[in-house]
Amino acid sequence: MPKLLVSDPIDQAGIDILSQVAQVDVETSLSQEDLVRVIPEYDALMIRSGTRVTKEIIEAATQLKIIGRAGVGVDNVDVATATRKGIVVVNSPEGNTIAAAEHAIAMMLSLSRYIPDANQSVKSGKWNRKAFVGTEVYKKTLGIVGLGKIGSHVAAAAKAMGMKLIAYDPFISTERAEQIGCRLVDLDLLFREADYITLHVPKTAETANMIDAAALAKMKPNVRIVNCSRGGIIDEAALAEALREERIGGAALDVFENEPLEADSPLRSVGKQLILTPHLGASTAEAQVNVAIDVAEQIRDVLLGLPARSAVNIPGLYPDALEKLRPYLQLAETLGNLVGQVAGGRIELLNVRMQGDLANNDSQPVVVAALKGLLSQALRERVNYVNASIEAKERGIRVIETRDASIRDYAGSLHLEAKGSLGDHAVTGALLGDGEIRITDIDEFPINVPPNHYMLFTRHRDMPGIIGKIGSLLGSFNVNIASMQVGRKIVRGDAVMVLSIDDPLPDGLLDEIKKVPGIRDAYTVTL
Ligand SMILES: NC(=O)c1ccc[n+]([C@@H]2O[C@H](COP(=O)([O-])OP(=O)(O)OC[C@H]3O[C@@H](n4cnc5c(N)ncnc54)[C@H](O)[C@@H]3O)[C@@H](O)[C@H]2O)c1
Ligand SMILES: O=C(O)CC[C@@H](O)C(=O)O
Repeated sequence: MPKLLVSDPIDQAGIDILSQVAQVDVETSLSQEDLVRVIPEYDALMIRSGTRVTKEIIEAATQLKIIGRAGVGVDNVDVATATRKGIVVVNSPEGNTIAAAEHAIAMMLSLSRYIPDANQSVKSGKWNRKAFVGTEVYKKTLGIVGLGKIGSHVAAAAKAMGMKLIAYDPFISTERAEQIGCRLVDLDLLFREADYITLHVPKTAETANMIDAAALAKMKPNVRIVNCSRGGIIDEAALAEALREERIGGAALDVFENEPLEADSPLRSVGKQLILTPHLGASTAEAQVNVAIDVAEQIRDVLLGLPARSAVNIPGLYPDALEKLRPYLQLAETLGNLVGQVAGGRIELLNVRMQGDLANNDSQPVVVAALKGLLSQALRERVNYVNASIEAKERGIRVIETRDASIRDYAGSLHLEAKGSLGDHAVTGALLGDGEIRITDIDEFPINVPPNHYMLFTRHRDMPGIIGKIGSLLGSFNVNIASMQVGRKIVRGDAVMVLSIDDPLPDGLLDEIKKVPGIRDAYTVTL
């Protein structure tokens, strides 16, 4: 019988499912060292947010086939290392949506009616009705940042309470927002107009510190902010200061930059109008049963040799088909991610052209992998091989598939063209003999570069000195260049430059690059 380790508290409903196919060991107080020591015995690992599944743990695993995260976020799992080792990582993207949305609403109402402070006051023997005159949410403006699963449910509940809804989500179409009853606005306007702000975004480079001192300064003096999404989206020190100086009306936080919240966090000393809960968004009996069953069923299926329905890193194909397509899926996902970032903004159309030998394969998994890559900036771990097509459709992204077996620059190559709100862009990539990925074309400019974690692309005039200027500028900001390549169609015409860099660009450097004479555009990409 295969062996399964459950290293965080999981609802019994999940354990019951797994006990039918595996020997289940529940050990919820293992240290990192303990996990490295015991993991070679196990075929499957089931966790919540408490266990950090590090590279060291995954590399120590010798027979691990699946890691199941009973919840949405897989930010506590080194997914890249798991993928490299062929270990499936599954999650439960929707099992706790309602729980998290209801927690956000509860936080908003608790702030409005001073419920935690009033409760404390009565329990301390007082009867002070004057101190707790609240405000109604009826007819107030709620600004929703992130209009995905949870944001949409919050919108429905808030609408029913008579709130006016505005939302900021650069990856959602106006039509979709209207269906939900929200007016899409830019972030600046949302900050200025909202009486309540609720955050429902993943933590990404764009959302980290989205609410900082400058953002807080734009808000109404009585604004109330709720964060039940991820820590690090609000600058905690700036928020504590704004609350202490009574520059905003209140805040309610369920998630923190570091969890558990540090003993000396500035938030702990804010007395009034700050409600803190210890990451309870998903902590309802119903959500815990949902995520436990959802993930347990997937672990059971994988242990029985069947595909998983919500794999974050590997699609639900039978092993033979998967083995054949796996390198192309990686190519499609990388190119989808790349073209999504190069195009930026909202994508309206994705054209997927399979070329050479790839044109003779089943196109569906390749298209899905490209969409998964395309949506990964917006949805992070929420997008998987199962929901990518549905998510794309809901976001108004049309997909066109074409095949051209006659294009044979490489054995098999893939061309993706994205038409978006900020312009049209195209990338092509191929697999080398050893399965390594090459980006071979960007916006019709021929290049030949492997994808890198951090990349910088420029569109510029092909003229002497420009490469040197960019090199020196990066050097002066201590950014190390791993490789650099230029592609052009005609001498002294338009050109592209692709740099693989070891570090992300520090603040302000991209603007400096754009100011270099001859540079027409520049953008960074994180793959
Ligand atoms: N507190 C908890 O216990 C708890 C429970 C469940 C989920 N969560 C967290 O809640 C968040 C939302 O979850 P979800 O299931 O609704 O995810 P989702 O993927 O359905 O929605 C996220 C939305 O954010 C949008 N988005 C991405 N980048 C953005 C940006 N820069 N600006 C504005 N919008 C952006 C996306 O387009 C998407 O519509 C996630 O961070 C998730 O991890 C927390
Ligand atoms: O309670 C948990 O397991 C975390 C819930 C939530 O943050 C998630 O990512 O699903």
